[in-house]
Amino acid sequence: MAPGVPVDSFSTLAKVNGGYSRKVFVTFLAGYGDYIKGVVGLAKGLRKVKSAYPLVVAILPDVPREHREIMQSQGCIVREIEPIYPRENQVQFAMAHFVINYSKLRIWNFEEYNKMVYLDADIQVYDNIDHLLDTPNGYLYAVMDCYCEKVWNQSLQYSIGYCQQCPDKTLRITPPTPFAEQDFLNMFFQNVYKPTPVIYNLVLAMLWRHPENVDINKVKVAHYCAAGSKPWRYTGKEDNMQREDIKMLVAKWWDIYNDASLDFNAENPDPEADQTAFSKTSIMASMPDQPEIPYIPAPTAA
Ligand SMILES: O=c1ccn([C@@H]2O[C@H](COP(=O)(O)OP(=O)(O)O)[C@@H](O)[C@H]2O)c(=O)[nH]1
Ligand SMILES: OC[C@H]1O[C@H](O[C@@H]2[C@@H](O)[C@H](O)[C@@H](O)[C@H](O)[C@@H]2O)[C@H](O)[C@@H](O)[C@H]1O
Ligand SMILES: [Mn+2]
Repeated sequence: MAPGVPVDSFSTLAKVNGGYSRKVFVTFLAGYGDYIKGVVGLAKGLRKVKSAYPLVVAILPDVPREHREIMQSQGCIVREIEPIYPRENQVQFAMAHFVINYSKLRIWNFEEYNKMVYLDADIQVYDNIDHLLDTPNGYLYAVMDCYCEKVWNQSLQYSIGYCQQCPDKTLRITPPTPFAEQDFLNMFFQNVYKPTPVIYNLVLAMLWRHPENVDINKVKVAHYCAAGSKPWRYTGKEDNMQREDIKMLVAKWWDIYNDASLDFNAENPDPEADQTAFSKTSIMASMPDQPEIPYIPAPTAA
């Protein structure tokens, strides 16, 4: 997504499994709370599915040193970014913490990478998604959202029952919603946006809001953003926590987080991962046609 990379910038490129990667996964971390667990879980999840590409963590200055060290010891590339603050009093966000999400836009400054897949820290990967880094250039790919949960109730879309998952209901205009940088991205990239299937970012409320659109066995990326689904906040007592699907997915997340065999080991990198990295860079570079990523035609309102 970043513009062309000068050839002499190779010294700053991510070193991965003995090669250099200009393709990376990126996540975001702010503060000193439990989201560090999310980043560690994600780093381990990417290792479990044998991803060939590194995980870069864009961090705000308030992330403490111990957390930076934990991420580095898990093989992450830690990059501090400058916060972006929206202008005061512009909009009331659906959740107060959304305000920090504007800082994610700094990842467009990571010009040493020529393609990035952004994943929230509350995301887990259950299948290899490296092919998302082989999509044709010039587009912004993202999964369409679901607007049905209570957190959307201040938006005009919610008031008329519009959701991106219901293609039969259409909008003539898309007013800004209280979803911070997501609104900005929707507007800024509207002409180059290509929606990808929900298996690449299953917001968990989809399980009860649009079950007909979800085949849980095909899901590659689960996004623990529904109320009651954050694994590190799970008490079993709040909304949705007694749902069997949420219990199962939270348990699956902890299995990965607690699996010591998935810890990064700099002295002993996984030989299989090594091979994948090399074959990927050499084979992909010489392929005339990019493998096709299934994507769905853009809706009238993205
Ligand atoms: O205290 C916080 C809150 C949020 N985040 C980051 O901001 C993202 C968006 O927040 P969250 O995932 O909680 O929002 P949701 O997807 O649940 O709306 C998280 O995934 C993290 O990457 C963070 O690092 N620390
Ligand atoms: O700042 C805006 C935020 O927007 C998104 O939030 C989710 C979440 O709020 C759910 O509760 C909703 O139901 C869902 O639709 C919505 O997409 C991103 O996951 C988050 O990282 C951040 O960008
Ligand atoms: Mn999230």
